[in-house]
Amino acid sequence: MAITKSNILLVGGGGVGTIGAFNLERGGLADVTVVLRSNFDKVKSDGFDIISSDHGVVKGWRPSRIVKAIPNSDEEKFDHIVCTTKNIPDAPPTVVDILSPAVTPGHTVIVLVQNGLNIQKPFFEAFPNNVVLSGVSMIGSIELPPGVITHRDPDVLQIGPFRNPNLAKDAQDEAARKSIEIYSAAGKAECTSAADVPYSRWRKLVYNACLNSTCAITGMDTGRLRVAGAPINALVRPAMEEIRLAANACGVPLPDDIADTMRSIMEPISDYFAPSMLVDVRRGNLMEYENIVGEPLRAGTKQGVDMPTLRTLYGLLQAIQWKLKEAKGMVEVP
Ligand SMILES: NC(=O)C1=CN([C@@H]2O[C@H](COP(=O)(O)OP(=O)(O)OC[C@H]3O[C@@H](n4cnc5c(N)ncnc54)[C@H](OP(=O)(O)O)[C@@H]3O)[C@@H](O)[C@H]2O)C=CC1
Ligand SMILES: CC(C)(CO)C(=O)C(=O)O
Repeated sequence: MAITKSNILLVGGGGVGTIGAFNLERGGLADVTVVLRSNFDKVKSDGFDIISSDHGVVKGWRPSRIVKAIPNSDEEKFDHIVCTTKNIPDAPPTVVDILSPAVTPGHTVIVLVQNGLNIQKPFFEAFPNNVVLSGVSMIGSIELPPGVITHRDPDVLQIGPFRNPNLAKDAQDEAARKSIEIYSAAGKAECTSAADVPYSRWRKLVYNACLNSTCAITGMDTGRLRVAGAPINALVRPAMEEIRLAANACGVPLPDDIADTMRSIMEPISDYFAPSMLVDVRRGNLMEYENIVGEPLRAGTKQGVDMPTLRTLYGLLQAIQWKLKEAKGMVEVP
């Protein structure tokens, strides 16, 4: 029987997106179009070089179709759009602005494989009748230099619906099930269902809000923070506890020992590891600090949780982001 493939648009061919595109194509259940930006010319001429803990060494891989600009839904109908760009709402165009032209209202399933909290909200406003799925990834994958992807940690991806009250629960669950099936087809990734998306997102923030920010601010990788000791005790641990309390106050109970659990999950696979926000600062790129730190801070504070460590980290990140914007000519000094 002929297989009906899903037509997928994947936007953002960096660390996470390139492994995602490779895995999707290998699974054989999807036709994938990849939208590239700064690495378009390099990949068009030489393909991607991939060194992957799941897929091995692959030289000169070219996705079957790459494009430079977001296609228009009038010309092509996409079943899924998988977004693996960084999500930086404080520097337009926003993710919803970027993806909108390719979304067919009421049809396209939007899959946000990005860190952070509340990233679905602008999509619910713009596309109230489209299913929006959450992808929480534990992959450790980086593009350096352009077109060269080093993927170290197993591709563990949890997919589940951001619950949209406008849509039938079954339709949202079915979209998630289908996405998991397509992503699992290559037999390489560990792609599972995240029935409780707020839980999976807050749980991951215990790591990202605290370690990504402390690494980005200090310029130190996770191993160096551990060897130094003080930054873990004075910043990371208290910040993790504040995230736990904020999650609890927002109706997402995390176990008392969640900080130890997350550190023990991450440490063996991420010894001297630069989390994505540190990678961005080192490259002079903007950081995703609003969704990773600002949103949980605002949500916890609104519920009356005292979050002094997170507030200080957030203030420092605001300053660093401003400096990064100045270097890009996005803000001016009077
Ligand atoms: N890296 C990791 O191991 C993990 C990352 N994550 C999350 O996954 C998401 C992706 O991260 P990561 O892969 O590291 O990010 P990268 O910076 O490696 O890749 C993002 C890619 O998106 C491209 N992009 C940005 N805007 C556009 C646009 N308008 N059109 C086309 N392409 C665009 C960038 O192009 P350009 O080079 O031009 O900027 C870049 O190639 C983030 O939310 C991150 O927090 C989650 C778990 C692990
Ligand atoms: C730590 C990691 C790689 C999760 O796997 C991540 O989410 C990040 O670097 O932002």
